[in-house]
Amino acid sequence: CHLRGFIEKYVRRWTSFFNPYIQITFHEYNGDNFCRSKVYSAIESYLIANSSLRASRLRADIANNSRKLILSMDDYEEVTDEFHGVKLWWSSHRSISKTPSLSLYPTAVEKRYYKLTFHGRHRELVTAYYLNHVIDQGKAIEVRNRQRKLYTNIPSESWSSYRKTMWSHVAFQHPATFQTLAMEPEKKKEIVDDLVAFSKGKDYYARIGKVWKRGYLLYGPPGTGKSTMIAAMANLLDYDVYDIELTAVKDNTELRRLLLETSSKAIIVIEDIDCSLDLTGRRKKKEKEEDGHTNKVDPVEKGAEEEGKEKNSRVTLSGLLNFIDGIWSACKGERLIVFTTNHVDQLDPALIRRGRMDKHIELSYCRFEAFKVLAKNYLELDSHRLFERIGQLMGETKMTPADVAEYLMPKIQSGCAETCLENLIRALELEKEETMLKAEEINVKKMPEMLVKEEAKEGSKED
Ligand SMILES: Nc1ncnc2c1ncn2[C@@H]1O[C@H](COP(=O)(O)OP(=O)(O)OP(=O)(O)O)[C@@H](O)[C@H]1O
Ligand SMILES: [Mg+2]
Repeated sequence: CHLRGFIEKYVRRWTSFFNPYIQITFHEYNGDNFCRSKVYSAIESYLIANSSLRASRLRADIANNSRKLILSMDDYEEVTDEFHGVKLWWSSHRSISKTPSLSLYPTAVEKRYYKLTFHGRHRELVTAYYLNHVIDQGKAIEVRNRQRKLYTNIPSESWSSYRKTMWSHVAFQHPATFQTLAMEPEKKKEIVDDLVAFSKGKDYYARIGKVWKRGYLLYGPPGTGKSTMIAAMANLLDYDVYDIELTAVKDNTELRRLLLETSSKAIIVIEDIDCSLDLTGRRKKKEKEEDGHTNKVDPVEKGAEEEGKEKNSRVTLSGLLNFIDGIWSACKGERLIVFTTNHVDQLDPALIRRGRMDKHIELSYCRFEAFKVLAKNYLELDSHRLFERIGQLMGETKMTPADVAEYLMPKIQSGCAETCLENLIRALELEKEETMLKAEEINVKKMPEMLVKEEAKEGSKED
Protein backbone atom coordinates (compact mmCIF):
# COMPACT_ATOMS: atom_id res chain seq x y z
CA CYS A 1 0.00 0.00 0.00
CA HIS A 2 2.85 2.32 0.88
CA LEU A 3 4.55 1.49 -2.36
CA ARG A 4 1.37 2.27 -4.32
CA GLY A 5 1.07 5.71 -2.75
CA PHE A 6 4.70 6.36 -3.47
CA ILE A 7 4.39 5.40 -7.14
CA GLU A 8 1.19 7.43 -7.57
CA LYS A 9 2.87 10.49 -6.15
CA TYR A 10 5.78 10.28 -8.52
CA VAL A 11 3.63 9.55 -11.55
CA ARG A 12 1.58 12.62 -10.75
CA ARG A 13 4.67 14.78 -10.42
CA TRP A 14 6.08 13.40 -13.62
CA THR A 15 2.91 14.07 -15.61
CA SER A 16 2.42 17.52 -14.17
CA PHE A 17 5.87 18.39 -15.36
CA PHE A 18 4.71 17.92 -18.94
CA ASN A 19 1.09 18.86 -18.42
CA PRO A 20 0.62 22.63 -18.59
CA TYR A 21 -2.97 22.47 -17.26
CA ILE A 22 -4.07 23.28 -13.77
CA GLN A 23 -7.01 21.69 -12.00
CA ILE A 24 -9.03 22.96 -9.07
CA THR A 25 -11.59 20.81 -7.31
CA PHE A 26 -14.60 22.03 -5.37
CA HIS A 27 -16.16 19.49 -3.01
CA GLU A 28 -19.80 19.40 -2.02
CA TYR A 29 -18.96 18.71 1.62
CA ASN A 30 -15.72 19.79 3.19
CA GLY A 31 -14.07 17.85 5.97
CA ASP A 32 -16.29 17.36 8.98
CA ASN A 33 -18.66 20.05 7.86
CA PHE A 34 -22.16 18.67 7.48
CA CYS A 35 -23.34 21.75 5.67
CA ARG A 36 -23.22 21.79 1.95
CA SER A 37 -20.42 24.01 0.68
CA LYS A 38 -21.79 27.40 -0.41
CA VAL A 39 -19.17 27.65 -3.12
CA TYR A 40 -20.21 24.27 -4.50
CA SER A 41 -23.87 25.24 -4.70
CA ALA A 42 -23.01 28.60 -6.27
CA ILE A 43 -20.99 26.81 -8.96
CA GLU A 44 -23.85 24.36 -9.44
CA SER A 45 -26.29 27.22 -10.06
CA TYR A 46 -23.85 29.00 -12.35
CA LEU A 47 -23.25 25.92 -14.47
CA ILE A 48 -26.89 25.05 -14.89
CA ALA A 49 -28.23 28.55 -15.46
CA ASN A 50 -25.64 29.54 -18.03
CA SER A 51 -27.32 28.43 -21.18
CA SER A 52 -24.15 29.10 -23.15
CA LEU A 53 -22.52 26.18 -21.38
CA ARG A 54 -25.18 23.76 -22.58
CA ALA A 55 -24.68 20.65 -20.54
CA SER A 56 -26.53 17.85 -22.28
CA ARG A 57 -26.88 15.41 -19.38
CA LEU A 58 -28.69 16.77 -16.37
CA ARG A 59 -29.72 15.44 -13.01
CA ALA A 60 -32.97 16.42 -11.29
CA ASP A 61 -33.48 16.54 -7.53
CA ILE A 62 -36.25 17.79 -5.30
CA ALA A 63 -35.07 20.53 -2.96
CA ASN A 64 -35.49 20.16 0.78
CA ASN A 65 -38.71 21.68 2.15
CA SER A 66 -40.08 22.54 -1.25
CA ARG A 67 -41.68 21.00 -4.22
CA LYS A 68 -39.33 22.72 -6.59
CA LEU A 69 -37.24 20.70 -8.99
CA ILE A 70 -33.54 21.49 -8.98
CA LEU A 71 -31.45 20.68 -12.01
CA SER A 72 -27.72 20.17 -11.99
CA MET A 73 -25.07 18.71 -14.24
CA ASP A 74 -25.07 14.93 -14.21
CA ASP A 75 -22.01 13.03 -12.97
CA TYR A 76 -19.05 12.91 -15.32
CA GLU A 77 -20.51 15.56 -17.59
CA GLU A 78 -18.19 18.19 -19.02
CA VAL A 79 -18.82 21.70 -20.31
CA THR A 80 -16.61 24.44 -21.69
CA ASP A 81 -16.75 28.03 -20.53
CA GLU A 82 -15.06 31.12 -21.91
CA PHE A 83 -13.93 34.15 -19.93
CA HIS A 84 -12.14 37.10 -21.57
CA GLY A 85 -11.20 34.85 -24.45
CA VAL A 86 -9.78 32.13 -22.20
CA LYS A 87 -11.16 28.61 -22.38
CA LEU A 88 -11.93 26.66 -19.24
CA TRP A 89 -13.41 23.23 -18.63
CA TRP A 90 -15.79 22.24 -15.89
CA SER A 91 -16.53 18.61 -15.13
CA SER A 92 -18.62 16.96 -12.46
CA HIS A 93 -17.43 13.88 -10.59
CA ARG A 94 -18.50 11.47 -7.96
CA SER A 95 -16.42 9.28 -5.75
CA ILE A 96 -17.70 6.58 -3.46
CA SER A 97 -15.73 5.94 -0.33
CA LYS A 98 -16.48 3.34 2.25
CA THR A 99 -16.33 4.71 5.73
CA PRO A 100 -16.28 2.54 8.77
CA SER A 101 -19.28 3.19 10.92
CA LEU A 102 -20.46 2.03 14.28
CA SER A 103 -22.80 -0.48 12.73
CA LEU A 104 -21.60 -3.84 11.51
CA TYR A 105 -21.84 -2.85 7.89
CA PRO A 106 -19.68 -0.04 6.61
CA THR A 107 -21.70 2.58 4.73
CA ALA A 108 -20.82 3.84 1.30
CA VAL A 109 -20.62 7.63 1.10
CA GLU A 110 -21.08 9.42 -2.18
CA LYS A 111 -18.94 12.47 -2.61
CA ARG A 112 -19.53 14.87 -5.41
CA TYR A 113 -17.18 17.50 -6.65
CA TYR A 114 -16.58 19.83 -9.59
CA LYS A 115 -13.27 20.05 -11.30
CA LEU A 116 -12.11 23.16 -13.15
CA THR A 117 -9.32 22.78 -15.67
CA PHE A 118 -7.44 25.64 -17.38
CA HIS A 119 -4.08 26.44 -18.83
CA GLY A 120 -1.40 27.37 -16.32
CA ARG A 121 -0.69 30.70 -17.94
CA HIS A 122 -4.16 31.92 -16.97
CA ARG A 123 -3.71 31.11 -13.33
CA GLU A 124 -3.84 34.75 -12.26
CA LEU A 125 -6.97 35.56 -14.28
CA VAL A 126 -8.84 32.51 -13.02
CA THR A 127 -8.01 32.80 -9.34
CA ALA A 128 -8.35 36.56 -9.13
CA TYR A 129 -11.34 37.19 -11.40
CA TYR A 130 -13.00 34.19 -12.98
CA LEU A 131 -13.81 32.33 -9.77
CA ASN A 132 -15.27 35.45 -8.16
CA HIS A 133 -17.33 35.98 -11.29
CA VAL A 134 -18.70 32.44 -11.14
CA ILE A 135 -19.49 32.57 -7.44
CA ASP A 136 -21.14 36.01 -7.61
CA GLN A 137 -23.28 35.00 -10.56
CA GLY A 138 -24.17 31.67 -8.98
CA LYS A 139 -25.23 33.35 -5.75
CA ALA A 140 -27.32 35.89 -7.61
CA ILE A 141 -29.11 33.06 -9.40
CA GLU A 142 -29.71 31.28 -6.09
CA VAL A 143 -31.22 34.43 -4.63
CA ARG A 144 -33.55 34.72 -7.58
CA ASN A 145 -34.67 31.11 -7.25
CA ARG A 146 -34.97 30.84 -3.52
CA GLN A 147 -38.20 30.80 -1.61
CA ARG A 148 -38.43 34.13 0.15
CA LYS A 149 -39.60 34.19 3.73
CA LEU A 150 -41.65 36.34 6.02
CA TYR A 151 -40.22 36.37 9.54
CA THR A 152 -41.83 37.49 12.78
CA ASN A 153 -40.05 37.76 16.08
CA ILE A 154 -40.89 35.32 18.85
CA PRO A 155 -41.19 36.75 22.38
CA SER A 156 -38.01 35.89 24.28
CA GLU A 157 -39.86 33.73 26.81
CA SER A 158 -40.51 31.30 23.99
CA TRP A 159 -36.95 31.17 22.65
CA SER A 160 -35.70 27.63 22.89
CA SER A 161 -32.10 26.98 23.80
CA TYR A 162 -31.76 23.95 21.57
CA ARG A 163 -33.17 25.42 18.41
CA LYS A 164 -31.82 28.93 18.84
CA THR A 165 -34.67 30.58 17.00
CA MET A 166 -35.75 34.11 17.60
CA TRP A 167 -37.73 34.40 14.41
CA SER A 168 -40.52 32.21 13.17
CA HIS A 169 -41.09 32.18 9.44
CA VAL A 170 -43.50 31.29 6.70
CA ALA A 171 -43.08 31.41 2.93
CA PHE A 172 -43.56 34.94 1.66
CA GLN A 173 -46.13 34.84 -1.09
CA HIS A 174 -47.73 38.25 -1.19
CA PRO A 175 -48.93 39.01 -4.71
CA ALA A 176 -48.53 42.81 -4.54
CA THR A 177 -46.21 44.43 -7.04
CA PHE A 178 -45.46 48.02 -7.95
CA GLN A 179 -47.49 47.50 -11.11
CA THR A 180 -50.63 46.78 -9.12
CA LEU A 181 -49.95 49.48 -6.52
CA ALA A 182 -52.24 52.45 -7.02
CA MET A 183 -50.36 55.73 -6.86
CA GLU A 184 -49.20 58.52 -9.17
CA PRO A 185 -46.91 57.09 -11.86
CA GLU A 186 -44.08 59.62 -11.32
CA LYS A 187 -44.00 59.02 -7.59
CA LYS A 188 -44.02 55.29 -8.16
CA LYS A 189 -41.18 55.50 -10.65
CA GLU A 190 -39.12 57.57 -8.26
CA ILE A 191 -39.50 54.96 -5.52
CA VAL A 192 -38.73 52.04 -7.82
CA ASP A 193 -35.63 53.80 -9.17
CA ASP A 194 -34.49 54.57 -5.65
CA LEU A 195 -34.90 50.94 -4.58
CA VAL A 196 -33.13 49.54 -7.61
CA ALA A 197 -30.26 52.00 -7.20
CA PHE A 198 -29.96 50.96 -3.56
CA SER A 199 -29.89 47.27 -4.36
CA LYS A 200 -27.11 47.82 -6.89
CA GLY A 201 -25.19 50.20 -4.66
CA LYS A 202 -22.77 47.82 -2.97
CA ASP A 203 -19.64 49.49 -4.29
CA TYR A 204 -21.04 52.98 -3.82
CA TYR A 205 -21.84 52.42 -0.15
CA ALA A 206 -18.42 50.84 0.39
CA ARG A 207 -16.69 53.80 -1.24
CA ILE A 208 -18.42 56.45 0.84
CA GLY A 209 -17.94 54.38 3.98
CA LYS A 210 -21.61 53.94 4.81
CA VAL A 211 -23.41 50.85 6.00
CA TRP A 212 -25.38 49.39 3.13
CA LYS A 213 -28.82 50.24 4.43
CA ARG A 214 -31.64 52.59 3.65
CA GLY A 215 -34.53 53.75 5.75
CA TYR A 216 -38.04 54.38 4.48
CA LEU A 217 -40.84 56.00 6.38
CA LEU A 218 -44.26 55.27 4.94
CA TYR A 219 -47.00 57.40 6.37
CA GLY A 220 -50.63 58.04 5.66
CA PRO A 221 -54.15 57.15 6.80
CA PRO A 222 -55.21 53.50 7.22
CA GLY A 223 -55.92 51.67 3.98
CA THR A 224 -53.71 53.74 1.73
CA GLY A 225 -51.32 50.92 0.86
CA LYS A 226 -48.40 51.12 3.30
CA SER A 227 -48.26 47.40 4.01
CA THR A 228 -48.99 46.65 0.38
CA MET A 229 -46.03 48.77 -0.65
CA ILE A 230 -43.70 46.83 1.66
CA ALA A 231 -44.79 43.60 -0.02
CA ALA A 232 -44.22 45.21 -3.42
CA MET A 233 -40.72 46.25 -2.31
CA ALA A 234 -39.92 42.69 -1.23
CA ASN A 235 -41.18 41.33 -4.53
CA LEU A 236 -39.25 43.88 -6.54
CA LEU A 237 -35.91 43.27 -4.86
CA ASP A 238 -36.32 39.60 -3.91
CA TYR A 239 -35.69 40.33 -0.24
CA ASP A 240 -36.89 38.52 2.86
CA VAL A 241 -39.23 40.44 5.14
CA TYR A 242 -38.62 40.67 8.90
CA ASP A 243 -41.68 42.07 10.59
CA ILE A 244 -40.66 43.20 14.07
CA GLU A 245 -43.34 43.40 16.71
CA LEU A 246 -41.63 45.87 19.04
CA THR A 247 -43.97 45.26 21.94
CA ALA A 248 -42.75 41.66 22.09
CA VAL A 249 -39.11 42.77 22.31
CA LYS A 250 -38.01 42.92 25.92
CA ASP A 251 -35.18 45.42 25.75
CA ASN A 252 -32.48 46.97 23.59
CA THR A 253 -30.16 43.97 23.88
CA GLU A 254 -32.86 41.74 22.56
CA LEU A 255 -33.45 44.10 19.67
CA ARG A 256 -29.77 43.94 18.71
CA ARG A 257 -29.75 40.17 18.90
CA LEU A 258 -32.78 40.05 16.64
CA LEU A 259 -31.06 42.24 14.10
CA LEU A 260 -27.89 40.18 14.13
CA GLU A 261 -30.01 37.14 13.31
CA THR A 262 -31.39 38.64 10.10
CA SER A 263 -30.11 37.49 6.74
CA SER A 264 -28.65 39.84 4.18
CA LYS A 265 -31.12 41.06 1.57
CA ALA A 266 -33.73 41.82 4.15
CA ILE A 267 -36.48 44.34 4.69
CA ILE A 268 -36.85 45.02 8.38
CA VAL A 269 -40.31 46.33 9.07
CA ILE A 270 -41.73 48.06 12.11
CA GLU A 271 -45.40 48.72 11.50
CA ASP A 272 -47.36 51.45 13.27
CA ILE A 273 -44.28 52.73 15.02
CA ASP A 274 -46.31 55.35 16.87
CA CYS A 275 -48.41 52.65 18.53
CA SER A 276 -45.64 50.15 19.17
CA LEU A 277 -43.87 52.24 21.75
CA ASP A 278 -44.48 55.44 23.56
CA LEU A 279 -41.22 56.73 22.21
CA THR A 280 -42.19 60.36 22.17
CA GLY A 281 -43.60 60.23 25.66
CA ARG A 282 -40.49 58.70 27.12
CA ARG A 283 -38.29 61.31 25.57
CA LYS A 284 -40.45 64.10 26.87
CA LYS A 285 -40.20 62.61 30.34
CA LYS A 286 -36.45 62.60 30.01
CA GLU A 287 -36.39 66.22 28.96
CA LYS A 288 -38.48 67.05 31.98
CA GLU A 289 -35.99 65.29 34.21
CA GLU A 290 -33.19 67.27 32.65
CA ASP A 291 -35.05 70.46 33.42
CA GLY A 292 -34.99 69.45 37.06
CA HIS A 293 -38.76 69.37 37.39
CA THR A 294 -38.92 65.76 38.45
CA ASN A 295 -36.25 65.82 41.06
CA LYS A 296 -38.79 65.57 43.84
CA VAL A 297 -40.77 62.61 42.61
CA ASP A 298 -43.35 61.15 44.87
CA PRO A 299 -42.06 57.60 45.61
CA VAL A 300 -45.50 56.13 45.12
CA GLU A 301 -45.85 57.82 41.75
CA LYS A 302 -42.40 56.66 40.69
CA GLY A 303 -43.16 53.10 41.67
CA ALA A 304 -46.33 53.16 39.61
CA GLU A 305 -44.44 54.54 36.65
CA GLU A 306 -41.84 51.81 36.76
CA GLU A 307 -44.49 49.17 37.07
CA GLY A 308 -46.09 50.54 33.95
CA LYS A 309 -42.78 50.30 32.13
CA GLU A 310 -42.33 46.72 33.23
CA LYS A 311 -45.55 45.76 31.59
CA ASN A 312 -44.53 47.19 28.24
CA SER A 313 -41.45 46.59 26.20
CA ARG A 314 -38.38 48.35 27.48
CA VAL A 315 -36.99 49.22 24.10
CA THR A 316 -36.04 52.87 24.31
CA LEU A 317 -35.79 55.53 21.71
CA SER A 318 -32.01 55.57 21.90
CA GLY A 319 -31.96 51.77 21.54
CA LEU A 320 -34.03 52.02 18.43
CA LEU A 321 -31.87 54.82 17.07
CA ASN A 322 -28.70 52.81 17.59
CA PHE A 323 -30.38 49.94 15.85
CA ILE A 324 -31.06 52.10 12.83
CA ASP A 325 -27.79 53.96 12.86
CA GLY A 326 -25.86 50.91 11.99
CA ILE A 327 -23.56 50.25 14.90
CA TRP A 328 -25.25 46.90 15.12
CA SER A 329 -26.29 46.67 11.55
CA ALA A 330 -22.72 46.75 10.34
CA CYS A 331 -22.93 43.12 9.39
CA LYS A 332 -22.65 42.07 5.77
CA GLY A 333 -25.38 42.49 3.22
CA GLU A 334 -27.97 45.03 2.33
CA ARG A 335 -30.88 45.96 4.54
CA LEU A 336 -33.90 48.15 4.10
CA ILE A 337 -35.57 49.45 7.22
CA VAL A 338 -39.19 50.46 6.83
CA PHE A 339 -41.35 52.20 9.40
CA THR A 340 -45.03 52.77 8.89
CA THR A 341 -47.26 55.15 10.78
CA ASN A 342 -50.64 56.79 10.57
CA HIS A 343 -49.52 59.82 12.56
CA VAL A 344 -46.25 61.16 11.26
CA ASP A 345 -46.61 64.35 13.28
CA GLN A 346 -46.53 62.41 16.53
CA LEU A 347 -43.15 60.81 15.94
CA ASP A 348 -40.00 62.09 17.54
CA PRO A 349 -38.09 64.21 15.02
CA ALA A 350 -34.85 62.40 15.93
CA LEU A 351 -36.35 59.15 14.81
CA ILE A 352 -37.30 60.30 11.38
CA ARG A 353 -34.59 62.77 10.49
CA ARG A 354 -32.92 62.26 7.10
CA GLY A 355 -29.99 59.91 7.30
CA ARG A 356 -31.97 57.64 9.55
CA MET A 357 -35.08 57.51 7.50
CA ASP A 358 -33.66 58.48 4.13
CA LYS A 359 -36.93 58.61 2.28
CA HIS A 360 -40.28 59.78 3.54
CA ILE A 361 -43.17 58.58 1.43
CA GLU A 362 -46.68 59.82 1.93
CA LEU A 363 -49.43 57.46 0.90
CA SER A 364 -52.61 59.34 0.64
CA TYR A 365 -56.23 59.22 -0.43
CA CYS A 366 -57.09 57.91 -3.84
CA ARG A 367 -56.65 60.40 -6.65
CA PHE A 368 -57.62 59.89 -10.27
CA GLU A 369 -54.19 58.59 -11.35
CA ALA A 370 -54.27 55.98 -8.61
CA PHE A 371 -57.86 55.10 -9.45
CA LYS A 372 -56.87 54.35 -13.05
CA VAL A 373 -54.39 51.74 -11.81
CA LEU A 374 -57.07 50.12 -9.68
CA ALA A 375 -59.60 50.17 -12.54
CA LYS A 376 -57.04 48.45 -14.75
CA ASN A 377 -56.23 45.85 -12.09
CA TYR A 378 -59.72 45.07 -10.94
CA LEU A 379 -61.87 45.66 -14.01
CA GLU A 380 -59.33 45.59 -16.84
CA LEU A 381 -60.51 49.01 -17.95
CA ASP A 382 -58.23 51.62 -19.52
CA SER A 383 -60.98 54.15 -20.07
CA HIS A 384 -64.73 54.46 -19.65
CA ARG A 385 -67.30 57.17 -20.08
CA LEU A 386 -67.78 57.35 -16.29
CA PHE A 387 -64.08 58.04 -15.62
CA GLU A 388 -64.49 61.78 -16.09
CA ARG A 389 -67.13 62.07 -13.40
CA ILE A 390 -65.04 59.89 -11.05
CA GLY A 391 -62.01 62.09 -11.69
CA GLN A 392 -64.02 65.17 -10.73
CA LEU A 393 -65.37 63.62 -7.55
CA MET A 394 -61.98 62.28 -6.48
CA GLY A 395 -60.61 65.79 -6.52
CA GLU A 396 -63.21 66.79 -3.94
CA THR A 397 -63.37 63.76 -1.65
CA LYS A 398 -61.18 61.67 0.57
CA MET A 399 -61.56 57.97 -0.10
CA THR A 400 -58.74 55.50 0.55
CA PRO A 401 -57.52 53.16 -2.18
CA ALA A 402 -58.67 50.27 0.05
CA ASP A 403 -62.26 51.58 -0.07
CA VAL A 404 -62.13 52.29 -3.79
CA ALA A 405 -60.79 48.78 -4.38
CA GLU A 406 -63.74 47.39 -2.45
CA TYR A 407 -66.19 49.06 -4.86
CA LEU A 408 -64.30 47.85 -7.87
CA MET A 409 -64.48 44.20 -6.92
CA PRO A 410 -67.35 42.85 -8.93
CA LYS A 411 -69.74 41.12 -6.59
CA ILE A 412 -70.66 37.65 -7.65
CA GLN A 413 -74.18 38.49 -8.87
CA SER A 414 -73.90 42.02 -10.19
CA GLY A 415 -70.69 41.36 -11.98
CA CYS A 416 -70.37 44.08 -14.61
CA ALA A 417 -67.84 46.88 -14.63
CA GLU A 418 -70.42 49.59 -15.25
CA THR A 419 -72.33 48.70 -12.06
CA CYS A 420 -69.10 48.81 -10.07
CA LEU A 421 -68.26 52.27 -11.37
CA GLU A 422 -71.79 53.52 -10.72
CA ASN A 423 -71.64 52.21 -7.15
CA LEU A 424 -68.35 53.99 -6.69
CA ILE A 425 -69.78 57.25 -8.00
CA ARG A 426 -72.72 56.96 -5.63
CA ALA A 427 -70.37 56.37 -2.70
CA LEU A 428 -68.17 59.31 -3.71
CA GLU A 429 -71.18 61.59 -4.01
CA LEU A 430 -72.37 60.52 -0.58
CA GLU A 431 -68.91 61.17 0.83
CA LYS A 432 -68.89 64.62 -0.76
CA GLU A 433 -72.25 65.49 0.74
CA GLU A 434 -71.13 64.34 4.16
CA THR A 435 -67.96 66.43 4.07
CA MET A 436 -70.00 69.45 3.02
CA LEU A 437 -72.46 68.88 5.86
CA LYS A 438 -69.63 68.51 8.35
CA ALA A 439 -68.04 71.72 7.16
CA GLU A 440 -71.36 73.51 7.57
CA GLU A 441 -71.79 72.07 11.08
CA ILE A 442 -68.38 73.33 12.08
CA ASN A 443 -69.21 76.75 10.74
CA VAL A 444 -72.49 76.80 12.66
CA LYS A 445 -70.66 75.85 15.86
CA LYS A 446 -68.12 78.56 15.30
CA MET A 447 -70.79 81.19 14.58
CA PRO A 448 -71.74 82.10 18.18
CA GLU A 449 -68.06 82.35 19.14
CA MET A 450 -67.38 84.60 16.20
CA LEU A 451 -70.40 86.72 17.02
CA VAL A 452 -69.27 87.14 20.62
CA LYS A 453 -65.80 88.13 19.44
CA GLU A 454 -67.15 90.62 16.97
CA GLU A 455 -69.46 92.12 19.58
CA ALA A 456 -66.54 92.42 21.97
CA LYS A 457 -64.50 94.15 19.29
CA GLU A 458 -67.26 96.57 18.54
CA GLY A 459 -67.74 97.21 22.28
CA SER A 460 -64.06 98.08 22.70
CA LYS A 461 -64.26 100.46 19.70
CA GLU A 462 -67.22 102.25 21.24
CA ASP A 463 -65.26 102.68 24.49
N1 LIG B 1 -52.30 52.09 -3.10
C1 LIG B 1 -52.93 50.92 -3.18
N2 LIG B 1 -52.85 50.19 -4.30
C2 LIG B 1 -53.48 49.02 -4.41
N3 LIG B 1 -54.21 48.47 -3.44
C3 LIG B 1 -54.34 49.15 -2.30
C4 LIG B 1 -53.69 50.41 -2.11
N4 LIG B 1 -53.98 50.84 -0.89
C5 LIG B 1 -54.74 49.92 -0.32
N5 LIG B 1 -54.97 48.90 -1.16
C6 LIG B 1 -55.78 47.71 -0.86
O1 LIG B 1 -56.33 47.88 0.41
C7 LIG B 1 -55.96 46.88 1.32
C8 LIG B 1 -55.38 47.49 2.59
O2 LIG B 1 -54.19 48.19 2.32
P1 LIG B 1 -52.92 48.18 3.28
O3 LIG B 1 -53.02 47.07 4.26
O4 LIG B 1 -51.71 48.24 2.46
O5 LIG B 1 -53.13 49.56 4.03
P2 LIG B 1 -52.23 50.25 5.11
O6 LIG B 1 -51.89 51.60 4.60
O7 LIG B 1 -51.13 49.36 5.50
O8 LIG B 1 -53.24 50.42 6.32
P3 LIG B 1 -52.94 50.46 7.89
O9 LIG B 1 -52.43 51.82 8.19
O10 LIG B 1 -54.29 50.22 8.49
O11 LIG B 1 -51.97 49.37 8.18
C9 LIG B 1 -54.95 46.02 0.64
O12 LIG B 1 -55.34 44.69 0.72
C10 LIG B 1 -54.93 46.47 -0.81
O13 LIG B 1 -55.50 45.51 -1.62
MG1 LIG C 1 -50.64 48.28 7.25
